[in-house]
Amino acid sequence: MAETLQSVSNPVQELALDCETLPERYIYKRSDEAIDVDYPTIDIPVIDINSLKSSSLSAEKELEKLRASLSSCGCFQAINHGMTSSFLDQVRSIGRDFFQLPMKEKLNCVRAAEDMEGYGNDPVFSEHQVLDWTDRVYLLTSPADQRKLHLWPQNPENFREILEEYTERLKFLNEAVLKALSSSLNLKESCFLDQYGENANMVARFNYYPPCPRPDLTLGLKPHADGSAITYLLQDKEVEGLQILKNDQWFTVPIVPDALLVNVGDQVEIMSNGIFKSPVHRAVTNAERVRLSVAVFCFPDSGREIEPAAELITETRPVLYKKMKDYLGAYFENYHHGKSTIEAAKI
Ligand SMILES: O=C(O)CCC(=O)C(=O)O
Ligand SMILES: [Fe+2]
Repeated sequence: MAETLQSVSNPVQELALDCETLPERYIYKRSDEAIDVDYPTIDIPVIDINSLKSSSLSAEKELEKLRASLSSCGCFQAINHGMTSSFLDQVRSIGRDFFQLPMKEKLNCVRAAEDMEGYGNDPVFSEHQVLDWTDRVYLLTSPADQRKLHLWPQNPENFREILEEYTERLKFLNEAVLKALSSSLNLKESCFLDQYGENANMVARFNYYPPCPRPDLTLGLKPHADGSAITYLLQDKEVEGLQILKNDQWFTVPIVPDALLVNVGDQVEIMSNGIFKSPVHRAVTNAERVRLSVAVFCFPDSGREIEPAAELITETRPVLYKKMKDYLGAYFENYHHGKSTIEAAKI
């Protein structure tokens, strides 16, 4: 990958401290097409994970709600997921505390020019690329033996412990979610999980969006669909900013206290033969407050082939996607050239 024209030691957080005019590189929209940060709120179904696991009538109703929400907007708000409010606060805090450190200390975790992992800002792949108004910490958390621990913050002191615990808890949740996704389509419970394999990968990304002088001209994160199988997004507790595209219209995703936003990624769209949708979303900025979100991307090990479940291919619904190996590799390659991998995967 050709990197980087801009140094990672030029974070948006620093830029924001002394910035009255938005630098040219961050202008996403010209003023004739300003970004509306105040789109209407979308009603995203809230799913009770605990009741999904029971074998009662309430589980059937919840599965039906799950299927309906994933086929219409591609996401749901998970509650009763087994993590307490104070634990989720700790996950947010390790991110916020890290970004508050002096630059010198943050640079201990800085990503290498050719790497995605570590602390940095939007990687630059071309001179004409419009940059996102965000800094991030991006770390592979699973499998454990592939972690690059030298890039994990030593400060705050509990960073590693909390991120490890969060990873373990999300593994459990992800298993329950993948089973529920299969069951909601009347497939064998293990159908998606079998494709997913034992050595699944998880990557955590702490997204830090400093206040921005012109939220109408720039984006925290450009529109994209996730290349994962599933993404778990812990939103900021107080500051909204996530928007989702539905029927060609942008909507604001509301904050549901203590819920995790569960998002279908491209790989589950493929496995479900397009029944579940991987939603296009973006993050907007605001002029007053820092926003922090924590996204955890779960995906099958890159050596595995993923494909639409055979049971979902019928005469009326023919196979819509090719078999894909290393979807994520293709995703990043395409992303940097502004191309969509899911479109390329379509037959
Ligand atoms: O900050 C957000 O709410 C969105 C994050 C996101 O979409 C991502 O990290 O892929
Ligand atoms: Fe995303």
